[in-house]
Amino acid sequence: MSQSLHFFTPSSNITLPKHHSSLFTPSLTTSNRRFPVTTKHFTIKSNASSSSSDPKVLTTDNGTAEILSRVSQTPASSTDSSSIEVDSVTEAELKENGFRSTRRTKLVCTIGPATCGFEQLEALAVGGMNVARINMCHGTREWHRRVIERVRRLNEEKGFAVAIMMDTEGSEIHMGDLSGPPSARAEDGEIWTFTVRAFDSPRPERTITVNYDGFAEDVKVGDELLVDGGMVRFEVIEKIGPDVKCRCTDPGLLLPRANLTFWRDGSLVRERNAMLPTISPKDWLDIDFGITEGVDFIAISFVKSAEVINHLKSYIAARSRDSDIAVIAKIESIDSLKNLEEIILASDGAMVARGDLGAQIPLEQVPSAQQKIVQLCRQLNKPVIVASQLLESMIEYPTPTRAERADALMLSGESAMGQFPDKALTVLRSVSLRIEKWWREEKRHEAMELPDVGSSFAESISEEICNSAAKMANNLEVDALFVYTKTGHMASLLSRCRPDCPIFAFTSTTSVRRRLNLRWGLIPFRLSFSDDMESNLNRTFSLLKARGMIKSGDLVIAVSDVLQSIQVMNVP
Ligand SMILES: Nc1ncnc2c1ncn2[C@@H]1O[C@H](COP(=O)(O)OP(=O)(O)OP(=O)(O)O)[C@@H](O)[C@H]1O
Ligand SMILES: CC(=O)C(=O)O
Ligand SMILES: [K+]
Ligand SMILES: [Mg+2]
Repeated sequence: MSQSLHFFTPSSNITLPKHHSSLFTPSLTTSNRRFPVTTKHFTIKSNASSSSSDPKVLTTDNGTAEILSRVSQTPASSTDSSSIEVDSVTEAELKENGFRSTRRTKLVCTIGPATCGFEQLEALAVGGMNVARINMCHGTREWHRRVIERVRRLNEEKGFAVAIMMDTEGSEIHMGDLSGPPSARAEDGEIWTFTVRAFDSPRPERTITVNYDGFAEDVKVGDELLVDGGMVRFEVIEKIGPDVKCRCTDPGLLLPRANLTFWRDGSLVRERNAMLPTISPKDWLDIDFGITEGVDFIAISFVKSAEVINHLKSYIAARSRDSDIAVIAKIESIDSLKNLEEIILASDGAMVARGDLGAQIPLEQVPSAQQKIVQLCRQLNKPVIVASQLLESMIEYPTPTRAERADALMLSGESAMGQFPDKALTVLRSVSLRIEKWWREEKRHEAMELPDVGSSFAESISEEICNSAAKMANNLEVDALFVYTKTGHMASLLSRCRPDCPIFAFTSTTSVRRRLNLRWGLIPFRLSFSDDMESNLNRTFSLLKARGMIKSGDLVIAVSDVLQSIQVMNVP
């Protein structure tokens, strides 16, 4: 069985199968449509079949049979199975457990001292890491360069497609390094000194440096000082020049470069702080480094408005060869919540950075803020990552995050410096699988409104095709959705629908493939393909069958952005 619908952009002929036109009534009556559509029997023209030199014209019902017979005749041995690239872990997972059990939620791991070695990175990749995050708050550029180089080597040598995300330091107030020890413990009642002095020689005991020159000026005696959003608390008891003496009121671990916020009468103090630029001079140098190294994502800390995102995007466009670095806005401040929609619209994705967000808004408001951000991102078709305190929240909830089907979950300290990075990843992966299965079994297809995001009629067609294809995939219980996509856009539109089956996304560009790694439910493949969908499908079937990733009889829906179309077929 194979049935096919094709949509052509306004400049092309529109040919639709009669018996399926009703499915697409919404797209054909959209208000921005300015030309007539004639509905007639559809036509597939094929001239790219390597086994046949004469172009064949096939028509609806019997045409279907003909495509299938031809596909089944294509010998698997005639194609080179190495000409399709897919993540080796996903491939093994698909072969062993089938389509349904592949994980849809993507996993981001922060790389630190616990995971920066080649074998450690490989263990994370085997454990399901899709994106490696390096945090420019910590470590030297040389250290980060070596991590990037190892991840790239891992991809080349071992067949992974781990993407790299660089996270800027931002210019919020934070502690300096601890001059030696990896961490320090502050006990109840102890007096610690926070200072903006620079020390050449060993600094006095219980002394913490602060990166913000205005610090001593801005705080007042009686203020509460929160380290990392409340992991440790102090009360300001005395100011002596550049030194601020504080008494520990809530003990805990002080980590290098921990974030500092100060509170007065129950509110966050942020007058001066708000004047600090989102992207500091050091951040710009780090961004230059990221562009040179060709990272896949740059995550911007403490974004306050869309303006900074637009500025960065044009900066990248002017400097990066293919300007294919995606900019992720980290939502972790009150200002970012205020300007949420414009920030997300300007960005290529967002991160709910719950560590700092929880330090800026009351902790009990974090879950609702998170839900709002995740929903908005889905509506605007931007990938969204939920970060920080994932495993901690499992103490109370069976799901680590209640992340409302975010695209990706992120490990921070657990993978950067924890003792059990692989275990943390395993827990996150199995919880993701369990919650995804539960969603499917409960048939919890969200009734979420997915508004039109496209600005042109062609884009609206793509959206309607993807919405319909995802719905069809659920109703027909197909095994997989296939999408042939040049820029990744069409794949993202399918991912946004969160269909029950996995989405095989075929793209010819390596960097697009790596970027798609952040999107929910997508299995990105690198494959060069032509404008001829029939030959694309023939080739894909042969290649995937040769690799044991699909088998005859599997039911597939294929969509493509080269020839806006939906096709339903069994693998021959
Ligand atoms: N490259 C690194 N070198 C050393 N330690 C690191 C590195 N990256 C992360 N860490 C450690 O892991 C902890 C958690 O990492 P994470 O990236 O979540 O940073 P963070 O300091 O909490 O800040 P942010 O708000 O930017 O995420 C850090 O506090 C730090 O102690
Ligand atoms: C990830 C991050 O920056 C945060 O949670 O604050
Ligand atoms: K950061
Ligand atoms: Mg943060």
